[in-house]
Amino acid sequence: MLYQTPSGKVPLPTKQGHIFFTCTDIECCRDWRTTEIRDPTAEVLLSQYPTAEMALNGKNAVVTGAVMGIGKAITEILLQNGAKVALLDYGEDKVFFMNCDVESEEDIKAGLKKAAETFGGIDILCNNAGILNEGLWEKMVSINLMGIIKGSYLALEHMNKLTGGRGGVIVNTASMAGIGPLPSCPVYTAVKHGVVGFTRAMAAASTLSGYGIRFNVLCPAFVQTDLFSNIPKKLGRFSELCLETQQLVEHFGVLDVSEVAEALLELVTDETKNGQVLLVLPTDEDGKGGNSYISFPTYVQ
Ligand SMILES: NC(=O)C1=CN([C@@H]2O[C@H](COP(=O)(O)OP(=O)(O)OC[C@H]3O[C@@H](n4cnc5c(N)ncnc54)[C@H](O)[C@@H]3O)[C@@H](O)[C@H]2O)C=CC1
Ligand SMILES: CCCCCC(=O)CC\C=C/C=C/C=C/[C@@H](O)[C@@H](O)CCCC(=O)O
Repeated sequence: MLYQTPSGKVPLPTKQGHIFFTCTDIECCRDWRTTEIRDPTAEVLLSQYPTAEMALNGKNAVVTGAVMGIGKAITEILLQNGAKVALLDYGEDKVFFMNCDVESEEDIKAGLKKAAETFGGIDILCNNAGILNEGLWEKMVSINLMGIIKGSYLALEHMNKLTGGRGGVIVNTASMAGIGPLPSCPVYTAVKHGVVGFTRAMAAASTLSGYGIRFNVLCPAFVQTDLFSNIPKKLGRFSELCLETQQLVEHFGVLDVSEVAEALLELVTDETKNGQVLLVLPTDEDGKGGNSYISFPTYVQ
């Protein structure tokens, strides 16, 4: 199957008989299982990329933290590229499809089971749910790191080729703070470094053992979402570093969620990518920044 993304690797679908599931408003996903939508956005995509199958046709995905922010954009791009998506999230008025707190193994297990039963298997998992709150740092460790570990381990039960699964890809959302320190957020930095390390180790374990699952990690810089609001309140004892944080924001700029979703699509669709750490940065007027794969030192030949 051929595909490309908007920045050079985008689906090249045949026009005939092709249905795009789009979700510009999360509410439109409510009936995604029964509703086939052909909308103007999809037609624009079609006219831009007119000649092949959709990259994710026949693929089943699960996204945590899917209701808003980056998770919502990830959900949209997976739907737009032909996948079916189970949205796992929590919180009053924000629950769609499956109520799931990623701190709870039971919730994740039930969400994955329902997704696997409904779709007939799972091919893609996006462990994306996360919070920023240095004042509630234990909760941040529990959601942002332990939630990703729990989600990955429980998904293995459905996806691991060694135990009857058909393989697939798991993409974890870390952060640029998983590559370098964000001084106002030491615990957030620690857990995001943990997500990067965990993902790389799982990629190696999968290769060595033959799970047939690729593991990759997204590391966006600042992104315009609810998490990236009311920052002083979220810094806890480090609130005095608010100005320095603002300077970093001005230095790097702020991404739109769609830019992060496009990067996610690359990690999902490019089957050569395993154990990859993709830094997503805004591109400035001089063309500096943009996406880049991070190299780490290797000590074992
Ligand atoms: N916004 C930013 O600047 C950046 C965010 N990130 C990461 O991206 C991920 C998504 O963040 P945003 O979209 O910005 O945040 P957001 O606050 O807009 O959305 C987070 C979503 O996760 C859900 N969630 C939170 N805790 C949960 C739990 N225990 N169980 C299930 N769902 C839960 C929320 O209900 C919400 O729908 C997080 O892991 C975050 O650390 C990474 C880099 C930059
Ligand atoms: C405070 C808002 C956090 C928003 C959530 C994020 O995940 C955003 C992370 C974005 C950027 C992280 C940048 C980290 C940069 C450092 O590695 C380094 O480049 C800055 C060093 C600071 C210094 O020495 O001046």
